Amino acid sequence: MALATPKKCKSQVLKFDYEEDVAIAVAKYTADLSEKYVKEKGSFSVVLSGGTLIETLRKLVESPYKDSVDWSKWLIFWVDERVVPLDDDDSNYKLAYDGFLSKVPISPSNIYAINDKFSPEGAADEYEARLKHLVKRKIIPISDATGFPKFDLMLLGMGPDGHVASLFPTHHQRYEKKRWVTFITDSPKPPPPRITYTFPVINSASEIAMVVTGAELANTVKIALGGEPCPGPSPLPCMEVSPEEELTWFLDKDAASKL
Ligand SMILES: O=C1O[C@H](COP(=O)(O)O)[C@@H](O)[C@H](O)[C@H]1O
Repeated sequence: MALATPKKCKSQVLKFDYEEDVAIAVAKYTADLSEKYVKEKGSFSVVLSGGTLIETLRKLVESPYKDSVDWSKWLIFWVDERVVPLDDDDSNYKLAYDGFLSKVPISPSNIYAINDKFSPEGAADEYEARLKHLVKRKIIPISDATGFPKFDLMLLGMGPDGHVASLFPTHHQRYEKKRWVTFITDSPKPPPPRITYTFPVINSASEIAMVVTGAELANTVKIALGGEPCPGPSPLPCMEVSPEEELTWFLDKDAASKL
């Protein structure tokens, strides 16, 4: 299926020697954006992914940020979630809770985990309905440009196949144009049942950080950023990420080794 050419956003690629340096830089970047958005609009909406991202966020829950960030203004969402109980080891909520959320004073009422009692389809519908309610209450704004909800920051990882969120290269969810949240029951990466934000919502975010570390992602980074031809007929999902303000890639030297 042909894809519309994604709009070109402002973007930068930041390369660091070690994963530790990426963790330090991501913490400062996130804390700086928190200060900016809290000053401008009184809150800071952050959309998390699962995977290695949460470990890379570890410096944000240390000094100086642990005490200087205004956590009371944070709203937390998930760009994708595995449809498993929230206390299951496969849950992105559990991963984020154990590694990040349990260490900072974000109000539980500002943490928007999925409802784990539903089927994948039901969980996607329920999460989308909850987002629509937040938009109605003006807690999350709508993008003037797209008509989709506009989150302040999305922190994304990617897989070696180029997937972001739970939008996989050969699965139709990546082409969804109307839904805010959709579901997948046959994710090629386990566990199979998941829900995920769609590209219209991802690309309506103000800022997106692609946080990518490790040599196993070097080929994919080269395809996404280095002009290497794509292996298939369509761009990889990671190449479709294009937020409204700025896209920032954070790479360690292993991930950047083929650029
Ligand atoms: O399954 C998932 O994979 C991606 C990438 O994870 P990583 O471990 O390669 O960083 C992640 O961004 C997504 O949230 C997660 O559900």
